[in-house]
Amino acid sequence: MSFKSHRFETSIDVARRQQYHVAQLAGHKRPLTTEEQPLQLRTEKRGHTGLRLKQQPHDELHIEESTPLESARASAHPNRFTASRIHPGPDSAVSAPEGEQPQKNTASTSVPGSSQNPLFSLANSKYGLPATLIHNFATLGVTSIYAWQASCLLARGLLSGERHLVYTAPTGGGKSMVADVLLLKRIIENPTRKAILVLPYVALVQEKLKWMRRIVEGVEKNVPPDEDDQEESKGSMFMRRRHQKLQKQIRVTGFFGGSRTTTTWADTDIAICTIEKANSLLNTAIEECSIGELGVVVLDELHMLDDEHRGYLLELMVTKLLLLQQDIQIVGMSATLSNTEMLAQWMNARFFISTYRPVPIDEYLVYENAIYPAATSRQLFQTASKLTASASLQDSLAPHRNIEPSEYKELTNAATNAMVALAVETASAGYGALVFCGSRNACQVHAATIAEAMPHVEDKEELDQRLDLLAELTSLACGLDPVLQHTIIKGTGFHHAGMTTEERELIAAAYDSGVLKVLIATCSLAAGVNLPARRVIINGARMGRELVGPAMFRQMCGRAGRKGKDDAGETYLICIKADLEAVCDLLDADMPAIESSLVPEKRGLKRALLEAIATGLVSGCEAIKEYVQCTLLYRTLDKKLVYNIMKSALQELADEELLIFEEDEAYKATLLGQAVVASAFAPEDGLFVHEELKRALQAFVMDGDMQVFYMFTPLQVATSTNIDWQIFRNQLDLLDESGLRALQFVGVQPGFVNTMVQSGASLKETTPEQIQKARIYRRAYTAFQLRDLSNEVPLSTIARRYRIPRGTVQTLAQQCHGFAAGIVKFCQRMNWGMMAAVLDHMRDRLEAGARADLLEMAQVAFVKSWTARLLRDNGFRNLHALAEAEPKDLVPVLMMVNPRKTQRNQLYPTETERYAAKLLTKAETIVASANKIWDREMQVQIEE
Ligand SMILES: Nc1ncnc2c1ncn2[C@@H]1O[C@H](COP(=O)(O)OP(=O)(O)OP(=O)(O)O)[C@@H](O)[C@H]1O
Repeated sequence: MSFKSHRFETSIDVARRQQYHVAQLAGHKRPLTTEEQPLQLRTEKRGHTGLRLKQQPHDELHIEESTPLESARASAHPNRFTASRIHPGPDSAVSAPEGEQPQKNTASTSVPGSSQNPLFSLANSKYGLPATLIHNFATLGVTSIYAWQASCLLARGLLSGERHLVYTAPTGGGKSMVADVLLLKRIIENPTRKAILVLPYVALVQEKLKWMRRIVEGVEKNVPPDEDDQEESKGSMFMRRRHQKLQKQIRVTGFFGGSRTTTTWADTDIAICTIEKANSLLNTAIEECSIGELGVVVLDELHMLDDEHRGYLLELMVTKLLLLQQDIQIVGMSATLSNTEMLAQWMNARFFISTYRPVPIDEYLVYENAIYPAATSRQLFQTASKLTASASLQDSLAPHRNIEPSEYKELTNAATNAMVALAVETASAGYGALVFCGSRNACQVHAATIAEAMPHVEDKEELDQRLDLLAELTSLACGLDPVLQHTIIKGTGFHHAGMTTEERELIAAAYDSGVLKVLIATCSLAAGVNLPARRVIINGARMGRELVGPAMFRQMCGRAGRKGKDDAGETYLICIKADLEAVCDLLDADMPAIESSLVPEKRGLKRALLEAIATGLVSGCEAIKEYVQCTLLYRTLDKKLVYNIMKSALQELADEELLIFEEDEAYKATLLGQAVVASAFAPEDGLFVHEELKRALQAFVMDGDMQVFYMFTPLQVATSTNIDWQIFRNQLDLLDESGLRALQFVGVQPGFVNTMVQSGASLKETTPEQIQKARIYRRAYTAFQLRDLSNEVPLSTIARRYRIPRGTVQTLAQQCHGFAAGIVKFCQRMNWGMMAAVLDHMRDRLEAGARADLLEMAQVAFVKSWTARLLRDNGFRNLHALAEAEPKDLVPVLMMVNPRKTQRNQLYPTETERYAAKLLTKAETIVASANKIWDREMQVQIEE
């Protein structure tokens, strides 16, 4: 890793001397506000965004109308302290590592245009792209392509789809663009073929979905003209044309956990999926023999191959594709690959390595209130370790800049002082800063600290936007976080996995649009969300207690300076004394080589074999061997060893009765094996679920719901649940007889829970029996939360009740649907029809997120769980009441569904009218739909 470039003036300094006029985007210039420009509060008329947030007893927040600036006055109390100043160091004294001269970052921000080289134009006939697509790329800022993108695309066999591709380029280097072109070209030119684009996180899938839909707008697939056209009458010609137009459209669908899409593989051209969904799609396509429709698979973030939990799924996908030897192009990319060539050999792909950075990045190390170019870190460490007690480091190695030590006790810690000073400096210059820290708690604490020193905002519009954000956060089901309540108004937010998806989305969008200037996040943001910053500040480079690895570190740094959003970037790694050596190693570290996840420790090969056999991909011993030869494991380990691993995995699967060995030297999946694969469970999870369901079949506690909640509690969520035994005991005490019976039936012993409370011990998980027992208790404990969710207990109440982050409750809420669907599918495949029917009914209830009496109402058009609840609370208690209702009587209730919108519209009479008319039409549809369902139900009753 080289850190050749270091300037002696930061881009923020440069910015201070310049004036830009660009849109307000994260990383873009925003109006300059400094400490010297105090917020001038003026009295304003009541505005629509004026909401005063008032803390009520029991953590409930009350919203009162007030003027925005009044609210700001209330929230934007004077800062408790000011950020320390940062002074330039004696530049000339900054020495570079031996053999290297300090130099300006020479990576050019200007893209060589197509006038310089016609191959840099996407319109060049070599790319064969339709004009609409080229136009769409241009509207999104891509008018010409980078030299590396052109060379990569033009490598033989890629544009024609004959060769696979594996490539790497730095974060923000324009990788996606290459894959997008290859994917789109294949879909456009082969109108019957489909594409799968795989991304590791739901947020990335959603973002890509938006991007892809914009890129394909108006772009048509090359569907050949229908010859019968001429012979058709005019009327049917119109229909046919319409049909053809529809056929030419490129349909993009997102497939991810928690998505409510009803779209199937058949009605999509480009499926943008999480890893799990992509693997299921592929399995179904293989099983249903529709794999021939697949034309291209793009694997973004290919380094996920060695992810501990999900890497094997990626490997499995590639392995299946390689074995199939169909005409399916595989494109894999990542910013953090070191063994690209080996991966390319495995995939029989072309490979490409680019180091091009479209936006220059300056990297610094911050140590004891001084800032050094990252390139001098080793020298810094050597000097610091030789230092005598009386000598000062800064006398021996002059820093690039100095941060004044702070007189405030909150900032006596040099790392905190540096973080605040750097973040405030960025915001004051009108840019966005991303601060990474090691834990969720640290995010909140640091956000509060930085907010105390943030520059006051003078711009009324900006203040209004922050108040709007506060109001939106307040209107969420989980309520407004007390820390955010104080930090948002100061343009500071935080983002971590303990928050709900809605909170994170609002905060991320506010940062992206410049409403928030500083965002403090855990490392998960670096990988999961595409948020750029002018300045990235890494406070400690730790994830929990562990120092982050080089891949994660690069991901964090990669957020600095993104093309299209920024023209420069800076990273500051703040380091404490104890970490200096490790941090130097981190700065110098190479990316780790990607390894197979099918190694025995990760048990991936077992699943790989079961899936391949159950989906009918392979069965005979030779074919199985051939399949194994397509794995990365086979590429990286001794061949003999791999065959031994294969044999023992097959034996285990046979012992567990997931496979049977048939006389003709072939393996076949048992009914159980097929059920496990169809429900997308890992073999171990499938076996566990099977045991539990088998017992439930013998005696199902039907006079209550607790057993079903237990069954629907996702194993993955339960595994990471920490039990608070006192809470467990309280919940057991509150259960009715049926609930207690259900839990005792699955193996929960109240006596054991009591012992755990009294002893204060934690669960032992060494022997298989202990692991099994822990699994049951964790699952039962999580089942209480699922029950509460299903009974409409607010998310924040559940979080408080079980002392867990609200984000964790939401993860449970999101994952239970997929898991429940898996359980139902499992029962169906096992031919346990009755059990499947009972569970399926309860699944509907989970889906509705409401109690059984609301389910009926939720079938009505426009009536989702929240609306159903509001309708019920306002007198429309059931389907019949809705069917009988006067539409105009529903309008006030519908207004309550979105109070903010209603409130806003009230300011403008014409808007109010239009909105009311819209809601009346909606109400009419609701009543008509309720009538239809009611009639149908009556008909069924009469027939019965
Ligand atoms: N040739 C180009 N000209 C102008 N902008 C480009 C070009 N190629 C890509 N970009 C823009 O640069 C930004 C980053 O590109 P992209 O997302 O493709 O990078 P990446 O390498 O995939 O990043 P990451 O590693 O974060 O996934 C995007 O806004 C994209 O539109």
